[in-house]
Amino acid sequence: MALQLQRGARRLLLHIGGSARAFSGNPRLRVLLDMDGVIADFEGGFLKKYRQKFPNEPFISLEDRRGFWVSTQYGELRGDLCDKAISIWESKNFFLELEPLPGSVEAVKAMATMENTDVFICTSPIKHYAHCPYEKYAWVEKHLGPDFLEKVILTRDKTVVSGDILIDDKPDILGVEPNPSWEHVLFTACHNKHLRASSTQRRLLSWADDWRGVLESKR
Ligand SMILES: O=c1ccn([C@@H]2O[C@H](COP(=O)(O)O)[C@@H](O)[C@H]2O)c(=O)[nH]1
Ligand SMILES: [Mg+2]
Repeated sequence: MALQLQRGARRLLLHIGGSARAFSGNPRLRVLLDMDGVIADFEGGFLKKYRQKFPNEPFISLEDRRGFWVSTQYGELRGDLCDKAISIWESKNFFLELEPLPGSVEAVKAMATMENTDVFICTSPIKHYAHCPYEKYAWVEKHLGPDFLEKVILTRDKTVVSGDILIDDKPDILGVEPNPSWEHVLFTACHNKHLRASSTQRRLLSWADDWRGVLESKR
């Protein structure tokens, strides 16, 4: 009963723009940052390597991307292209060689030095684990520095991770926890930019957008 009341109060605060963290009296803001499509350029890296590996196959330009799952859209284009797309991100060095998205590294480093702010990278590895988990750590070390290795959370279910805010390009973030503690701020990407704005979901358009303002709104 008490738990239900607490959850109800948190939902109400989120709804009216307040923060469950402020409600709980914890002065620190916990920010969860997705990796692919938020700080690392998954879509650009995919298209570049797909075209190199399959120069004679049809491809989908970033302008024409729709839907979170690249493999689904390629499969709709032609059945066998689904597996060809998957073969790209299952390849060695795919994740390691992703370019940072513009402004992401600077923003994450700046965020990590902000007072009363804890920043974590919260990212879902693919189930083909030969390269991806290692390369995600290596990417973080290369671009954000070795201290950031303490801040990496690999999980296929982000709903069980607690935080005040999750900045993520996936429109629907589902898992076993029906009421995650974080507010999901949708990071705009080629695959989600055409989605109709929802009255309850805020967006960050890019790292040139006012991410500081978004964080401040949660304090
Ligand atoms: O078609 C696709 C597109 C992406 N993936 C993988 O999903 C995860 C997404 O992770 P986030 O933490 O939500 O960014 C990433 O590992 C991609 O490689 C996929 O499996 N199929
Ligand atoms: Mg992502």
